[in-house]
Formats: sequence, C-alpha cells, structure tokens
Amino acid sequence: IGTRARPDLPGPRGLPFLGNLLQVLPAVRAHRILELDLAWFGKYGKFFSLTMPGVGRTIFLCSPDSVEHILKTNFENYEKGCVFNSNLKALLGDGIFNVDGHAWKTQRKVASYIFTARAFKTVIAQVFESETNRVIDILRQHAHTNPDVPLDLQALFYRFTLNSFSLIAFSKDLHLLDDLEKPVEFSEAFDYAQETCGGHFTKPYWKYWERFTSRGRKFEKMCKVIDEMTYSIINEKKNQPKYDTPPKAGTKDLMDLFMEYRDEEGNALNEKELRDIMLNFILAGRDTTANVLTWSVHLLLLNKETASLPSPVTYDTIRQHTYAYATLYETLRLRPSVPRNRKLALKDDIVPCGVQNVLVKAGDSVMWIPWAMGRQTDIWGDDALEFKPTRWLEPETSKLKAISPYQSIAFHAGPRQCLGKVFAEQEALRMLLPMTSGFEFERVGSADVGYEKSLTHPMRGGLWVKVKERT
Ligand code: HEM
Repeated sequence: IGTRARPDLPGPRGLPFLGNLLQVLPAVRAHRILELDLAWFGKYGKFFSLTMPGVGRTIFLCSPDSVEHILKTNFENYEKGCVFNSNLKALLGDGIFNVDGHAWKTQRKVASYIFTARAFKTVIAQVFESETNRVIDILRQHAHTNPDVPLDLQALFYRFTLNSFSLIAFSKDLHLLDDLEKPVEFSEAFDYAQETCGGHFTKPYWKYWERFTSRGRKFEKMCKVIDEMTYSIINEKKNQPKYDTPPKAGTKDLMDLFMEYRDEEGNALNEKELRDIMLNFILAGRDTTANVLTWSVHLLLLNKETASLPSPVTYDTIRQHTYAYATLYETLRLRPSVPRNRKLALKDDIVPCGVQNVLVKAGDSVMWIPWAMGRQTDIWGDDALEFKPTRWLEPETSKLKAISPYQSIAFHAGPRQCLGKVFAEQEALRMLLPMTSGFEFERVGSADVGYEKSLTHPMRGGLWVKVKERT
C-alpha cells in the first residue's frame, strides 16, 4: 500500500497489500531475523528490497560504500524519519537517537562536553575503577563461596554498566551491585519496552493492536515504571542545593549540562525533554557495552582464548593493549551491539553499492545490517565467520590496522558516529582485562546461543557460567 512497483530491484516476491510481511514475521518470532537478512543477501546479492504495510519500501544494502554514502557523503538526504520516530516514541521520545536536525545537533553538542580527555582521566576513570573492582569482588566472592552455582554474567554486566553510567551521567549510585538477588525493576521494564518498540517495525497496526492486548497494557505499565525512576532522578537533581561555586568544566555530569542548557530565547529544557534525553543515554550507556562484554566472554570461551594482558589500564595506556582492542572489535564485527539500522531517504538518490548503483526513491527506507556485513567474505575474507582478533592487527608489528569505519560499522560513522565510542572502549577493556586474566569461566548449558528481540543485541537467556579464580 502506498509503494510503487520496483521491478528493477531484486528481492523476495511479496503479496498484494501485505508485501513481504508474512515472510518476515516468522523469522522475527523465532528470533532469527538477522539470519534471514543474511540469507537474502546470499540469495539476491549486495542489495535487495522488501515492502511492508506501514513502513513502505526498504532497500537493504550490504556494502561499505553504500553505508559511507548514506552516513556521510549524502548525510543530509537521510534522516531517522517519521516511521522510526513514531515506532520508538513511547520509549525514546525526542531523545538523541530518535530525532534529526536542530534537536539532534543541540543534544550532541551539549553531551559532547562530558566526553573530554580531562573527564576521562578524572571522574570517568574513578567510576570505572571503583565499579570494576566491585564486579571483581563479586566474582571472587562467588568463586569462593559458590564455585558450583552458575552466575549470569550478562545480568552482572547490565548492572555494572547501568550503575557506572548513572554515577557518571547523573552522579547517582543506584546500588545495583550491592545485592544481585534484588530485582532491578527499572531494567526489567526497560528491556520489555525495548522489545515492544523493536516489534513495532513488523507490526503495521501496532497502535490499534496494543490498545486491546495484554502486551499493550504491560507496555504502558512498564513505561510508567521507567518514567517514575527517570522523573525521580530529575527531581532529586533539581532539588539538590546549588553549588556555592559553580563546578569547573569537566566536572559537571551529563544532567548538569542539560539542566543548564538554554536555547536562543533563554528557555530551559522541560522535564519531559530531560526524561527523553536521559533514557536515550541510558540505552546508549547501559545496553551496548553490556552486550559487547557478554559476547566477548562468550566468544573467548568458545574459542578457548583469553584476553589476559597486564593490568591496570589507564586512559593514556589503553591503546597499547592492542590484542585486547582487537578482541573487542572482533566481537563487535560478529556481534554488533546495534545489529540492524535504518534511515529514510528525503529525495531520490543514487547509492553506490560495489560495482552497481541503486536508485533510492524519496520516502524509501534504507537499511544496513552490521551483523550481516560482518559475515561477508568479500569484505572480511574467506574466514569471515571465524573469530580471529588477529585480523585487526598488522602481521609484522602487531599494531592495530587502519580499517575504515564504514567497513567496521559497529559504532556507526559520519556526523552521527557514536558519541560514546571511547567511553565504551575504556569501560569494556577495563572490565574485560582483569576479569579474563583473574578468573576462569566454565559455560553452563549449550554454547549455541541466540539473541533477544531488542533494539540492541542481548544474548538470549543470559550467559551462565561457573566461576573459578585463577591461581
Ligand atoms: C560497545 C558499545 C557501543 C556501541 C557498539 C555503540 C554503537 C552506537 C551506534 C551504532 C550508534 C548509532 C545509533 C543510531 O542509529 O542513531 C550510536 C550512537 C550513539 N552512541 Fe553509542 N555505542 C556504544 C556505547 C555508547 C556509550 C557507552 C555511550 C554513552 C556513554 C554512547 C553514546 C551514543 C550516543 C549519544 C549516540 C548518538 C549519536 C548521534 O546520533 O549523534 N554509545 N552508538
């Protein structure tokens, strides 16, 4: 409905009215949508097209030059767009992930002030150190008191990243590492809301459907839980006594920066705007890094490798740990924390795609699938499916290779490249190094694990391991 025929584009044949919906839905339900994307690239080549009611036409592209064109060369022509925005609105509102233009630019500019070298060496370093030590203590204690009882590392990483991010961004300790038995109501609600919002892309009539179903009712309830915690942090911050002397630049937290922001007319952000910003940053700061930590341990275990390298890691020395870096990027190649992504074309455009060009019409969506791109032999070589950190290193010098960000796309690229890239690298490596060099993990259950339906890429069912301290 509302899409014109495009016989020039390859892709699976759809049905009248429904387009390809019935081919996509079973894969979504079975948590196998990424495998379906990959299979279709295998069948149709570097690009193919699907249509879905409520979304229109989506052109899937699997080539670094296409991604570079969309994310940088013709950046102005591609935006998140109204489908993306409305599908994620209830959760992300008008936060940075869900907006374009002026609203995006402003949020990016304000937030960039917390990612300074000075902040990395002071506030951020202190929090990473203290929170990593807390996790190491938990593992040590568990190894000694419960060596035969499995522990879910993924759940632990989620607590670690959320607690660390909250300390840095809102100066608030959520005490998530104090008692692992205590459920984290906010996290459960946030996971449920993400799954529901992600599902909107394959449920054209979700707005009506959710009005009458238990999922819709639960979603509403979960959004209330999320809002309660978010607004309570905002109010707590607002009611804090003002500083006698204003904090120096580099010591303000993210919330301070957004609360102090004034637009051209001198207006401050209202509570709803602050809520949206905060939740987008929680999604960025909690889920993505917890995902890469989980998949790193999983892949290291599967390949019987250890990322053991001398600790401690500091802001200045971290890039010397090249093998650990390579492990992180190799994990992100196979298990990108944002495995699928899309944008909407504003005007007709010609997108390069390897040896071909693709005509994208105004109103089409374009999609790139980092998960599938990481598995392409023409991009990564015949061993693309193997976990091989050394592919990131120069064979002679073991220095990190310079690989284009459009090929290694896990952190996005171009003007909207991930703002927290360095933050995430530091946090993940500071955790991974002492963990893998200090402990041995034995997987419990099958190594053939899947992923949850989400906006990010959590492991389905968690990563359950027995823990032993290395001697
Ligand atoms: C391994 C960890 C991470 C990965 C793989 C990752 C990946 C990404 C990706 C793919 C995007 C683009 C999303 C989009 O389509 O809009 C993005 C954007 C962003 N990321 Fe990250 N991220 C990570 C960690 C973080 C952390 C820890 C933070 C904050 C502390 C952060 C902050 C942001 C922000 C603010 C944006 C929006 C940038 C913009 O739209 O201008 N990220 N990230």
